[in-house]
Amino acid sequence: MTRTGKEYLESLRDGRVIWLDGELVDDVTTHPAFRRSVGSIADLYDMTHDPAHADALTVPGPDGEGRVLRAHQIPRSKEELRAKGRAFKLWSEATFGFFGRSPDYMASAVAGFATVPEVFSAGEFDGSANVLAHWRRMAQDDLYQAHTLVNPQIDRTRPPSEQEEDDLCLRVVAERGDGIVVRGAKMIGTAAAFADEILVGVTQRMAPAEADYAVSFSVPVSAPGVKFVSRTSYEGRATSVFDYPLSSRFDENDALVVFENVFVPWDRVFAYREPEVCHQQFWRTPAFVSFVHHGAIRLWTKLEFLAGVAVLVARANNTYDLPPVRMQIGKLMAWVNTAKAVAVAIEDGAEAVPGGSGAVMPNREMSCAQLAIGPDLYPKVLNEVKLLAGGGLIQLPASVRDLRHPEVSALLGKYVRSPGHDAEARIKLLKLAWDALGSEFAGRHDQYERFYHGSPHVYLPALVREGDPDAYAALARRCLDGYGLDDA
Ligand SMILES: Cc1cc2nc3c(=O)[nH]c(=O)nc-3n(C[C@H](O)[C@H](O)[C@H](O)COP(=O)(O)OP(=O)(O)OC[C@H]3O[C@@H](n4cnc5c(N)ncnc54)[C@H](O)[C@@H]3O)c2cc1C
Repeated sequence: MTRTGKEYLESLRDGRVIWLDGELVDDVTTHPAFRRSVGSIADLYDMTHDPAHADALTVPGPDGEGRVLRAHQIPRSKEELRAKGRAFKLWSEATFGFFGRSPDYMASAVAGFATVPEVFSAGEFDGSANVLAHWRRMAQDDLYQAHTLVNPQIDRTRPPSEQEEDDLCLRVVAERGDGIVVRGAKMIGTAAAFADEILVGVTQRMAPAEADYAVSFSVPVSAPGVKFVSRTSYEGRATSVFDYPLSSRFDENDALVVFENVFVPWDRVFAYREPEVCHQQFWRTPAFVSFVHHGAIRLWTKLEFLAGVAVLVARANNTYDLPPVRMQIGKLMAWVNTAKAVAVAIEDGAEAVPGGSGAVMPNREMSCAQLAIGPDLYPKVLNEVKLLAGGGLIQLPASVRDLRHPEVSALLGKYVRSPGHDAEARIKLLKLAWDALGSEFAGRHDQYERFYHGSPHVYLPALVREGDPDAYAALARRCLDGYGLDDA
């Protein structure tokens, strides 16, 4: 059975080490920097028990027992892949697209690993049985998996072993009879502070000499030696839900992840001292395209939300019926539908997973297109909504306390209103818009959409690799071949 929100919250009180503002956080479920956002995730778990959503969000477990989150399912048909997409959409709508790393994100990727476990037995270490057992355990125990794959930036021109110190990037420092010991850091673990386990890996292609850094495993977030240094909490800074309705409730947290001599038992190791397996773990299994499938549906939902904010703001400003504003809204809707079209194409072009297992996966070429289109669309949408909203986003009172004060609220009532909107309704709407467009939370989302699937110099060449550029060249060549010097 999936967990309830209450069970999920209880599981987080496990001594995890999270540093914030120079202090240790003793309980994320009650700390003012995290409690509401964690509560939003608890609400997602509760949705799996709501009869209105249970069938869409859950499926029978890997061995036919109980019901588990649908994201853990290995789809065997296009219809099952689409059903997974509908489950992603439900949770995305519940969080308005602002939880990139909700529990279904990694659940789907781990199912991707389990679809082609033989990728993990390609080297000297055989992690295939561990991967399958991990997938079953995550599904059956309904565990929330975060991940951290990217080495700290430090010096991007040098491989991990040539950085100023040997263990700046996470590496294996000892091998024992019962497991391995790792030390070093990974750059960002989003939502790790709210998860049960963290999967560590590496996407960067590395030379055989980098073997110590080529490891993939999963440990509990509370494993001894695992430490998180959280970025600023936007929830913590939010003065109230009314003032920052998104920051205060949907701040999924990002943190530097440090491993200080962390012990990893062998049965939690998936790839060990194998640079090629670490790379193929994402590209020769459906793991990476499963990330993208989730990301595409969440982005589509987030753009629907932003377009909805634009419509409400234009109506509140009484500009909605002006022809140029209609054009702006039309442009926004075209971008929403571009995001939708990519999400639909990812599912519609479902491909058989190589190897004859009968499983299907999201379309690879369309997934690569999503990597390029998402970071391009998001800033455009933000810009257009800002252009529609004008200075009203800035004219807002500092906080809800102004609305409660009789003298200030009288001033606001007179000067911050519009036809059909009293000051409270208008301020409420524009504060939501500002939180989505201009707050620190909004800035983080702008950066997230650009980089959460990697850097452009990595994902754009993938389009060339997964696509068929020769087919385009052949079409252009056919045109060239159809005329010559003698054609007047
Ligand atoms: C909000 C947010 C949340 C994230 N959450 C997670 C998470 O949960 N788990 C996780 O594993 N990762 C996460 N990431 C990290 C993300 O995966 C990395 O940021 C991403 O892979 C890009 O790497 P980078 O930031 O080191 O950028 P870099 O690789 O350093 O690239 C930055 C820029 O430097 C230039 N550059 C660098 N190297 C080269 C090169 N070789 N050739 C050409 N140009 C180059 C380019 O201009 C590039 O755009 C998150 C990132 C963000 C922003």
